[in-house]
Amino acid sequence: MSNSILTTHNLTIGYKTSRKTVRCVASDISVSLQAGELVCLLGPNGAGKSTLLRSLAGMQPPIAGEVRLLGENIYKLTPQELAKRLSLVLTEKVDVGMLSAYTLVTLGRYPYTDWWGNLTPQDQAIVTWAIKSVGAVHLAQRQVSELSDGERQKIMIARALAQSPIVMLLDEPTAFLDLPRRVEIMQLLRQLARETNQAILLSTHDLDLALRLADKVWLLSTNGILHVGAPEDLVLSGAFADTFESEGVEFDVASGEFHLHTSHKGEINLIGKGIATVWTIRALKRAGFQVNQNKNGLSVEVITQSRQVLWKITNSQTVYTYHSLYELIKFLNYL
Ligand SMILES: Nc1ncnc2c1ncn2[C@@H]1O[C@H](COP(=O)(O)OP(=O)(O)OP(=O)(O)O)[C@@H](O)[C@H]1O
Repeated sequence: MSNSILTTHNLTIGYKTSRKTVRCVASDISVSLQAGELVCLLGPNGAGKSTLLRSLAGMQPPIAGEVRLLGENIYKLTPQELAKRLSLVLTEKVDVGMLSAYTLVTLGRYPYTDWWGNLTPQDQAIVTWAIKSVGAVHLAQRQVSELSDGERQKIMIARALAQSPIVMLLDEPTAFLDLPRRVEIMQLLRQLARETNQAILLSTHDLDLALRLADKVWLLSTNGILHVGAPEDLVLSGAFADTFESEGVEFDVASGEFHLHTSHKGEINLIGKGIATVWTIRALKRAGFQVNQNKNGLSVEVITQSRQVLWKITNSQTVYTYHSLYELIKFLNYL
């Protein structure tokens, strides 16, 4: 049985720039979001990630094709019906005045409350659960305006969770956060997808984290083509490298990392093992040297003695010793 929650059929997204002209951002998209999966939407700046998210959220009518939520066309659902099934978290800081974090999360219950916004004990239990689920109990009584970016993002996710949706869309939820907070938010979203069986789709520029954590990647290229697959499938097919190919940067399939193009300064024969050697290879590559073990030419030996590391360079039978990679690279650059 299919676990598809949200599906698109030949969806074309973009903007009507005048009565007769249309700016098409991506076309013929037929994809689905499955229950319990975390999907990362990746793509270069301007590829159309936000446009796609807005189109999936029912905020921007498609140019052609359709978006279906549990089989129903989302553009035919009332705003309240849509809000009971789908929640959207945007990156922009919203000015919520003097609201406490708890009160902001209660707003997630608006599709269910009466005209006065009264919360039933069940609504309150869901709000409490949502705050607990994102690990923000200690923030509940704080003013939202006084929270850090990472703390506020957790509260915005709790508000979206309080909507009890079956699909959650997030536009760059990790923007502005430091690395530990980015990892925390991504892991939290993956865990929520598993525990609540929701489909979660988030756009991000965090390629490394998406490669490590996403169940599936939607990779939108600047020519409007959407590649879909497990992160590793898209690396192996070359879609990842092609999509992010740009002057000066290339995706290294072997390491799963992006590398800067640097001018080639020569070859180094590297001798050594362990962590210090791993970081020596990185430093040498960063400086533009190709590292090999062919025993010819200039050789660098990494020597680890208790907690100290030494680098011994042998050049035409003269030996030089350095105590830091900084000094070693400086020397190599002047050779
Ligand atoms: N209101 C608009 N009218 C016309 N074109 C627009 C409008 N908003 C965005 N665009 C264009 O649509 C394309 C996709 O923009 P979008 O913001 O969806 O890209 P994105 O992948 O989210 O980019 P980024 O990573 O920089 O946030 C861009 O070329 C952009 O200039």
